[in-house]
Amino acid sequence: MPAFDSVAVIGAGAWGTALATVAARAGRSVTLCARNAEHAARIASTRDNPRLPGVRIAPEIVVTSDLAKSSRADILLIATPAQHLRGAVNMLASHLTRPVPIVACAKGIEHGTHKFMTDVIAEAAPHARPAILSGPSFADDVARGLPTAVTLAAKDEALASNLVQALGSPTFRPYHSTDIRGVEIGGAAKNVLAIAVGIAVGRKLGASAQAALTTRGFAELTRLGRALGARSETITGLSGLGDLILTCSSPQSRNFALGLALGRGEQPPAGKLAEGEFTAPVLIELAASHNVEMPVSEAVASILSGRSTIDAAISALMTRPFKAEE
Ligand SMILES: NC(=O)C1=CN([C@@H]2O[C@H](COP(=O)(O)OP(=O)(O)OC[C@H]3O[C@@H](n4cnc5c(N)ncnc54)[C@H](OP(=O)(O)O)[C@@H]3O)[C@@H](O)[C@H]2O)C=CC1
Ligand SMILES: O=C(CO)COP(=O)(O)O
Repeated sequence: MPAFDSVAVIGAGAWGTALATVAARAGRSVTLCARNAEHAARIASTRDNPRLPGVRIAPEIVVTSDLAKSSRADILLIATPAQHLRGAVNMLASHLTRPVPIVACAKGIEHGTHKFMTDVIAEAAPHARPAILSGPSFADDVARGLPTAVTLAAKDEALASNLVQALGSPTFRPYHSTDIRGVEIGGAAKNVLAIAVGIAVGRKLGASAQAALTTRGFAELTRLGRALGARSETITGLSGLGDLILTCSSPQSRNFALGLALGRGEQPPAGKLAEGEFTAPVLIELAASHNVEMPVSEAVASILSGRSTIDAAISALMTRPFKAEE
């Protein structure tokens, strides 16, 4: 296995900036690559990224918009939104000359194709070695060096383990796995479920409803995971249950905050990426194609598309036929 000395993060948003900080703390030589040259120059000179305010970007992190130069790193982390991941990897692919690990750090499912992030990487950069990093980790917490644990999966266990060694530090603890699909399902689904729980909290339905919705959300995430071959320890692990708990319990989550605003009848926060909004329609299409029932996710998709009001969706969920708990 080659030494992983250098890391490039593609996508200089909140998560890309936090991950650049993580890699620098782990002792790697780090490049943060923004798609826009002006943004890169501004971040490089101010050492501050408006997408992650209040976090000082260490001087040793090189900030650039030079994709060719960034592509020479030993590990590439892709931290764009999920629907932009293919575009970013397409642009990278022409610069790649080695089977470099490309780690998807986005949480979502591609529209149209129903593909998860590592499948998109495998298609767009066939010689790369796809991996996925996911788990309960707010960019702000991670960048500030608060203790965080995530899952990092690759098909090859040795690769997953080496990536963990390269990125882990006393404040950022990745666990390695080979269950790529299990990790991807948890990260994608929890964002949709967090919108549901945010709506319930915004509607003041009470702490009991919050717990019930989170638990039934976990039940449908588990059903989808089983249908797609995820391992149960992944679903109950950091990237599944762990991230669901985080995102369904904190207004710091942009997905939860979107739901909160909808539940209160307020305007959603402007300019904040809530991946669940984009994942909801494709998640329910994917679930339907595998005959998996995901009523909470369906309710979110119906509310977001205007097909249902919040009150009608709540009533529909509560008046489903009684059934055994599974
Ligand atoms: N924020 C968080 O706490 C966490 C986020 N994630 C996941 O990370 C992903 C990104 O989220 P986050 O960083 O928060 O989002 P942000 O909105 O903060 O940033 C997204 C960034 O991606 C950039 N971008 C978009 N398209 C491309 C492209 N084709 N090439 C290069 N860069 C591109 C944008 O550039 P520009 O500025 O030019 O628009 C922007 O800087 C999401 O899937 C999210 O679920 C995962 C864990 C934690
Ligand atoms: O994925 C995250 C935490 O693990 C970030 O959650 P939000 O995108 O909802 O802010």
